[in-house]
Amino acid sequence: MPRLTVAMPKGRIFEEAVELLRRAGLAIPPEFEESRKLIIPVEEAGMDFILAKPVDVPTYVEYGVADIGVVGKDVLLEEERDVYELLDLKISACRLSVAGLPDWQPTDAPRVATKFPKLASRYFREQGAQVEIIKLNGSIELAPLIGLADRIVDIVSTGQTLKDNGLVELETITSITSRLIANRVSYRMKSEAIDFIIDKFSTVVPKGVEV
Ligand SMILES: Nc1ncnc2c1ncn2[C@@H]1O[C@H](COP(=O)(O)OP(=O)(O)OP(=O)(O)O)[C@@H](O)[C@H]1O
Ligand SMILES: O=P(O)(O)OC[C@H]1O[C@H](OP(=O)(O)OP(=O)(O)O)[C@H](O)[C@@H]1O
Repeated sequence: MPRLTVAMPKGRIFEEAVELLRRAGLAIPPEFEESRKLIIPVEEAGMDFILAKPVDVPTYVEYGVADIGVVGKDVLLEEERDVYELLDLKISACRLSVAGLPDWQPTDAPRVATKFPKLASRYFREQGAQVEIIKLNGSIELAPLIGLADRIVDIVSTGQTLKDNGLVELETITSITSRLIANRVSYRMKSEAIDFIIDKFSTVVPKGVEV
């Protein structure tokens, strides 16, 4: 079978994704998590893993330097890269929500701070609401506290960050889990190897409603 290059997200998703690979029966060695190397060949699995920043995974896959990758649905919705979404891996579950201060009063064009400007614009446009989007790169919850924005669009998992900052979740935009994605050409040229991986994952991903 042809060798596959797999783009793995560093950070939050990484450990759960590695655990899933192992449960799927792929021989991922213990050194995998310990090294600072960014390209890790795993001969037993016939794969080369590249460790990327989560937001960049769809870019590596779209350009074909990785055949497949693991990425959060939030990133897929924001980046709008031309890739195939093959499987809901049902790991790293969270949700994307609108939040704000509890006493927030509607204004004509509220300012919305977010790491996800395209996704947030689309959401409010579909709601028929006119908003001004302010792109931030982290600590999004800070924006309404210091008057930069009226609302935020951000990831909520335990809800602790919102609670600790006196914010409330107003609307859930969508549920988020990590997905297996593929480059369009790789999916045709290396279909046997990619289908093999999908089958392996399918045996360990819990069945249930796709989100
Ligand atoms: N509580 C959470 N907060 C943020 N992302 C989460 C959470 N739970 C699961 N995720 C998933 O993890 C991904 C983000 O992972 P991570 O925080 O490692 O990346 P990042 O946002 O690039 O981090 P940073 O910019 O802080 O380095 C998201 O795309 C999402 O799918
Ligand atoms: O509901 P919770 O379990 O509290 O998780 C949600 C928080 O986690 C993420 O932030 P992250 O830790 O990635 O920090 P940053 O975006 O501010 O860099 C996200 O942007 C929320 O702030």
